[in-house]
Amino acid sequence: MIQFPTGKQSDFVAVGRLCIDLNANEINRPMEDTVTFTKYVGGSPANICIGMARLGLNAGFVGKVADDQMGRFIVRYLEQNGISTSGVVTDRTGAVTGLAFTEIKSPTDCSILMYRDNVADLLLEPSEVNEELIAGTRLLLISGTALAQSPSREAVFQALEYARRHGAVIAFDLDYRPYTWKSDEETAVFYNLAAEKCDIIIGTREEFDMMEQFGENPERSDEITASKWFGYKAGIVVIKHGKEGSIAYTKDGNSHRADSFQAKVIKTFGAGDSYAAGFLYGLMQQWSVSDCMRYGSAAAAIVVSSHSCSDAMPTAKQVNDFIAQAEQGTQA
Ligand SMILES: Nc1ncnc2c1ncn2[C@@H]1O[C@H](COP(=O)(O)OP(=O)(O)O)[C@@H](O)[C@H]1O
Ligand SMILES: O=C(O)C[C@@H](O)[C@H](O)C(=O)COP(=O)(O)O
Repeated sequence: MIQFPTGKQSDFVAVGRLCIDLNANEINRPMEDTVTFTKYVGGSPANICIGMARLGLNAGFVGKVADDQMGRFIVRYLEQNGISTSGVVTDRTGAVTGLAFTEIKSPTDCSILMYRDNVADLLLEPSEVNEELIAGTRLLLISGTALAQSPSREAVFQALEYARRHGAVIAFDLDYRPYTWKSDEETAVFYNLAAEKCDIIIGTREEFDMMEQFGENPERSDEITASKWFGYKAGIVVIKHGKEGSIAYTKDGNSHRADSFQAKVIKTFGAGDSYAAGFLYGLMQQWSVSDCMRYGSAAAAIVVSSHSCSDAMPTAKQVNDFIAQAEQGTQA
């Protein structure tokens, strides 16, 4: 199992993008016919951080926001959720906040239209990464999209170095979004370089495929994927398969499968972020890997049944109640 350091003042710090989700109000129709949206804080690492805070952990964020109303909305929302924003800096170059418009055509057919030109989150400089915050935390989360461009790419490697120096456990949510990357080869190279430095790696089968495009795993075997990382620093590799569930491999040679829960799905996005929050929370409680996966799967089922990602992140009571109801077959 992963051993988390003790005696730190915070549990969790995420580094990466703080953005806005604009989720279609008129669901079950294409974007062309959608005219109103609800605004939420978004960005995968932001969602995970909010999820961790909701579950009761002491959390903080390292990132950069635009010097505009959206940036201030994001910082205020983090603070309202008890998340430390001492590591969130404000851009002064006129960069903007990344937007994700979500299209909910049906509960199984969802897509995201991202507006990410000149976004503030990718302008985080290595010198702006708050070492004190990372030194004081038990778990650092990085997210792949922040590797897409300089200087954010170097800032992530700086954060990884601070985590190594101060003994924080490092989790990597692959969070691959093609929009900001220039070439497949560049993407794979930087993902692999970062993954070598991480203790916990979480991604979908498709995300791992992207990292393995140089032909090392033509059969797309989850076991081959995981075993590669045990030769570096990883102790746990989780491969997610959407509604089909997930599989986790541990360095001791074991593997664990988790089914997804039945859910009244509104939209599919947000599943991965809530799963990551629930899973990582469980690891920090020293639960068994199977229990952590179950908790992550339950958190995901709650979020896919809700309109938002960040705002729907469940509390521990909500997850526990959901699991209890699922076990009794009385799920709402
Ligand atoms: N339709 C669904 N119903 C219930 N749970 C789901 C559904 N889709 C995903 N999940 C849960 O969320 C987890 C992560 O979902 P996945 O789609 O693989 O990640 P991502 O959102 O990163 O693509 C799954 O392992 C599963 O537990
Ligand atoms: O990550 C983004 O910028 C958009 C997210 O806020 C969005 O809601 C989403 O796509 C969630 O991702 P998932 O959990 O991997 O499905």
